[in-house]
Amino acid sequence: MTNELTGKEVETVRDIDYLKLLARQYPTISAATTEIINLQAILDLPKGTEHYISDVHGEFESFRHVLKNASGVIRNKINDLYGNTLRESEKKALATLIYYPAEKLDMLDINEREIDDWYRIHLFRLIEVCKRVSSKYTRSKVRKAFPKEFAYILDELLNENEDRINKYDYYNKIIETIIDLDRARAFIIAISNLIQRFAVDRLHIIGDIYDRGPGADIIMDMLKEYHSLDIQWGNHDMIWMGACAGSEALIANVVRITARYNHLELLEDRYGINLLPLATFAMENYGSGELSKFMPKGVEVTEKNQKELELIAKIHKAIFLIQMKVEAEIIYRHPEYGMSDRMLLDMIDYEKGTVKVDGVEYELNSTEFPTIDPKNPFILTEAEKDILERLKRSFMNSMRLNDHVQLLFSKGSMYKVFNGNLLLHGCMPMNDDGDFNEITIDGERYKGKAALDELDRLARQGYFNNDPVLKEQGLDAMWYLWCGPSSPLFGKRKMATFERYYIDDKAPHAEEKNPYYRDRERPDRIEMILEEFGLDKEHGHLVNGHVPVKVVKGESPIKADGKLLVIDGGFAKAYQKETGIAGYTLIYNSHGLNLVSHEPFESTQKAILEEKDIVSTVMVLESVRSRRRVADTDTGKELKSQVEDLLQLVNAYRKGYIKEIIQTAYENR
Ligand SMILES: O=P(O)(O)OC[C@H]1O[C@](O)(COP(=O)(O)O)[C@@H](O)[C@@H]1O
Ligand SMILES: [Mn+2]
Repeated sequence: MTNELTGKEVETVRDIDYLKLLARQYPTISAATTEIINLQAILDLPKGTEHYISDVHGEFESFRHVLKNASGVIRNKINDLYGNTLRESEKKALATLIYYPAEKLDMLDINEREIDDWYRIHLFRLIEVCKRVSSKYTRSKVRKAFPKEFAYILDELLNENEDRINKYDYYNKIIETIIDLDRARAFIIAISNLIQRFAVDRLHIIGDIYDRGPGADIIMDMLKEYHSLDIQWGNHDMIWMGACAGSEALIANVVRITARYNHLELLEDRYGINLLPLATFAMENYGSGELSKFMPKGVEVTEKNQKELELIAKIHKAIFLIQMKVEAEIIYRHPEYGMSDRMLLDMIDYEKGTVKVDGVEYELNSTEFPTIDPKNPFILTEAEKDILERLKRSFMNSMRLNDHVQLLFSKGSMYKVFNGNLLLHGCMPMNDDGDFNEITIDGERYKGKAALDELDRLARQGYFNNDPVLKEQGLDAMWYLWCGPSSPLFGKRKMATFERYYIDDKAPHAEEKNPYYRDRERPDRIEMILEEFGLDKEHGHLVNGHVPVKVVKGESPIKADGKLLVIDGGFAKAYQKETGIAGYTLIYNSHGLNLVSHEPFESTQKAILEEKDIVSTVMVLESVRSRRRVADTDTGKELKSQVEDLLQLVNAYRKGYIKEIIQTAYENR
């Protein structure tokens, strides 16, 4: 008891050692009270804007555009500011200047005499927009975001003192000087970037950055530079994380999908993965057979590219059969995964040319299996073993890939609870009667939140642990997350990859979805999930990606009375036919929650030239009468508890439990 504050008036009993530590940071009553006042001021500010994006699938140009226009946030600010005082075309041009300042300035077609005028008008406008978007933040936070070279003048321009005499002249003078010194271009670029940065306070990526599109690595580079973000892993991110950690099965999947979408240059040139041994092997073994099912998607075969596309198809086929073998090893090691029906190489009648899937016999569309011994179909040939070994080395040693995967681990997780909402890529696996699925992981049974937490831990173990047994446990769990029937990132009974390549009959191609997808229209089910994560079922939301919302077929992204929002509208070009749009995003600001739908993005060049915004409609899901404040957020909760601590500290000073620490001039020397 001697260590505790026990005075009658002290409401909460706190550990005095903790207060003494705090006293080092706030050594006097005055320092502590100043901080309390600062924190109270922050609590009163409007809540920062959250931006939710999902299933970007390597489409780096559309992603970059959506990041830049903040799903319409910047355009709205321009509208708020200039309502009827600017023409539509001027507002559009100003928005595009903010998104693509360098490119837009390069295209300026103005004569020498008028350019200074143009700069003046636009510098004024940009400063106004910047003031508007930064008004939600404390001065200190705003200052920290300034680029060094313009920090001083930005501070002057954005926080210009209302009482200054000749304020107008002072302000003008700064702008004139920027123009005279030939710094207008650099300043416009800097302030435009600043506006973009202030438009969004927090970015949430709900998974599937990787696969299908051309530039997941470029997206990762952008994310590395982003000021505040979290990532919920998608099944397509997990395969790259597992491949980098050394999972042979996931390496095979990554190479297969990258070949399928004709982006092998991503592996070879950008991640430095050597595909030569695999290409040589593929040419030797799959020289003459049927390749049509393995030709890359989305490219037309011409006389010029035919040879190259055929080589990619051979690589695609060779790695797929390697995948079937190494996946069988995992399934065999883990009977608890319940996936033995996926060991299909064993179910093939190699003479008859048929395969048994779920008890039904189907005809194969090709019987060419040059690398498979029908008696031992799962045994890798020596050449295949060698290829895997070399690929593994390449994947594990790729610096650029490790860099990106480390970001996925540090900013990412299986799910995220943020400001009262639950963010999760795929689903909460359930059984038919609506309870959470129980899964067995390494002998232990888990369900609900505990299952997700354990899978999260295991994925990290797969990458960070070098003990062979623990590493294998982790890597196998990562593979399960990719395609296991109770994986929250996958959520389907099976992944019918073999069936889609080798069986023409469409019946076995169907991938039956987890009961979650049937029940997710029911508010009570979503409420049960929110409660499982300690969230308020009345006000919380669940946000999913993963399954494209088929808007053309009348599907809505808003489910369970608005408690569930599905924002995979399909950035992936390959899926836009089905969805009819190019993706949904969410904006959660101090006024409420908005769902934004996007038109297909054609190209950056078009966005700049035609000043296209691609935000098509904004649906207001919820709007609040009184603005949400920082006090209502998770950060607010933390700040309030800091205020509590500081009040205790002030009390302890005032009651004489702790001495103020005042350094003498001598000590300060
Ligand atoms: O479109 P592709 O390349 O044929 O891939 C289809 C496969 O992708 C999946 O849909 C998984 O990817 P998603 O997470 O993007 O849905 C599998 O269920 C399916 O087998
Ligand atoms: Mn997915």
